[in-house]
Amino acid sequence: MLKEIKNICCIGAGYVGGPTMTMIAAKCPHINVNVVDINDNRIKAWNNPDTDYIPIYEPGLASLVNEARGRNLFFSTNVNQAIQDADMIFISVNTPTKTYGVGKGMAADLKYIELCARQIATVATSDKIIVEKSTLPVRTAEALKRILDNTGNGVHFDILSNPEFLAEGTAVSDLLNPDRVLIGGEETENGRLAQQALVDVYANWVPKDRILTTNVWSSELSKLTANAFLAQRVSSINSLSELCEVTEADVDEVARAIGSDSRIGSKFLKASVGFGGSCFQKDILNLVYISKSYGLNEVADYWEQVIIMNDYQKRRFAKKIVETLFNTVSGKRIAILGWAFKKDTNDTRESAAIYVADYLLSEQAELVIYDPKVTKDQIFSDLDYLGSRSTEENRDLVEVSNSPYDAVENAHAVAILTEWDEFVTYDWSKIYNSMLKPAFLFDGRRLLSDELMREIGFEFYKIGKG
Ligand SMILES: NC(=O)c1ccc[n+]([C@@H]2O[C@H](COP(=O)([O-])OP(=O)(O)OC[C@H]3O[C@@H](n4cnc5c(N)ncnc54)[C@H](O)[C@@H]3O)[C@@H](O)[C@H]2O)c1
Ligand SMILES: O=c1ccn([C@@H]2O[C@H](COP(=O)(O)OP(=O)(O)O[C@H]3O[C@H](CO)[C@@H](O)[C@H](O)[C@H]3O)[C@@H](O)[C@H]2O)c(=O)[nH]1
Repeated sequence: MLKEIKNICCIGAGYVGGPTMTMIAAKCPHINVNVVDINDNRIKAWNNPDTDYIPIYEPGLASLVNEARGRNLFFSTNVNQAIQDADMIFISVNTPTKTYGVGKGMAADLKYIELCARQIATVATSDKIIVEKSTLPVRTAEALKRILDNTGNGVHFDILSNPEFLAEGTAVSDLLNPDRVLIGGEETENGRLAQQALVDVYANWVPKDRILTTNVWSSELSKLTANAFLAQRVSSINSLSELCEVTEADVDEVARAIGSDSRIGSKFLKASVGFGGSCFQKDILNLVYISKSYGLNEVADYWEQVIIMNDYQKRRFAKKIVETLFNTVSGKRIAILGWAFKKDTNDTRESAAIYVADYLLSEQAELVIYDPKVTKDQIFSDLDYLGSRSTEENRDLVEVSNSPYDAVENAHAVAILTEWDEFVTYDWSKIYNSMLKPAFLFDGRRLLSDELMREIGFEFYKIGKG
């Protein structure tokens, strides 16, 4: 019998769990939504009465949280209670690349997922629909099912795969108006009923023709494939950016010309200092690892090249700075504008800025960093995490500034690493005047006009233009 969902629990209050559950609560006032996490500080921040301080910066999110929180949206650390009360449980915990053991540096680390499954198996006393929201290797649902079905307490679990396609910085609009919602289910009577129950939740605001249903394995694999295709476009255009620089072509002009072909399309062709974020690299590595584990070495090599190109692009940009500054940046002050992996987010995971900064620090540069939304603690923690030098050395060589104008003062060079809109509006003549001369400006995001910057007096380099 089709079950009407009244209580949802989401395990994991991060960049996906937080915004996704807020949207479900906002659009389904008849459903109670409990978002739970083991991270007490994160939950405290979600419950902060002042929604300016919720843990995730995402345009439009604070007002949605204000609308639903305390009505039918709750954040708590009481995982067991939320599991017990729920008809449907979303698992939205992190699935980072493994940093140890077999598959180190490539396979997805599924320990958090397995812990959730074991906790659900222990605590649940009534039938549940379990929804994989985290991005997972194809066939993970099989492992989840084995853990859940071995409790011996007679509880029935249906497992669905419902990967999330939101991009950070546009999470609210992506959730409000998704291109598609994908729901994979088992091809059994129970599986179809569970799938329909989740379709009915999304149908509260998503048109039915945008809700796709597939089998579980197609759904799991589609998520990895979507990210691999998107990242491949960025690496493809970035590979061409270098060719543009040596041939006097302009990569934006090339992108526009090819993007006008409706078979190619115009999105995701912006050349940059390299893609970052918590998803692309991790998910492609995961795809590479799965392919290798099935013995499909050519398939694995094909996708790995997307990552190799991306690492090269970050290194190439940093090297360009050193070469242009007369082959040494030792003791030179370089201002970095932007630390987040893209604009409109405070997320810095795998941000290109971290790797460019690390390269410059290894060349003994002194860095001053400014980002409108990233905290000083986060910046130091990102640099410390790399382990390239001691925490003391990082603090000696790096300063974090609250003002872009202070950051650039007496700098030999400025490098733009995130495409924040506010960077375009700065008084670039004032910046030029406060820098050492010659004043070098490196635009890793193609934000600024070459003519204008050269007119002001900058020695200007922009990715993808000779
Ligand atoms: N960030 C994105 O834009 C995005 C988009 C689509 C899909 N995804 C996928 O969604 C998943 C979550 O990503 P995220 O960015 O939200 O991660 P995140 O690190 O921001 O959040 C995960 C949260 O899960 C919590 N957690 C871990 N184990 C737990 C447990 N056993 N019980 C309770 N809480 C636990 C952590 O404390 C953390 O707060 C990943 O699989 C990711 O690949 C992310
Ligand atoms: O033309 C482009 C587009 C993107 N990027 C960079 O690529 C990275 C990723 O950007 P984006 O995809 O917009 O952000 P994410 O939040 O990482 O979202 C991706 O990863 C999510 C997690 O799986 C998926 O849900 C989304 O659909 C997918 O777009 C960022 O560093 C961007 O600056 C470029 O350099 N050029």
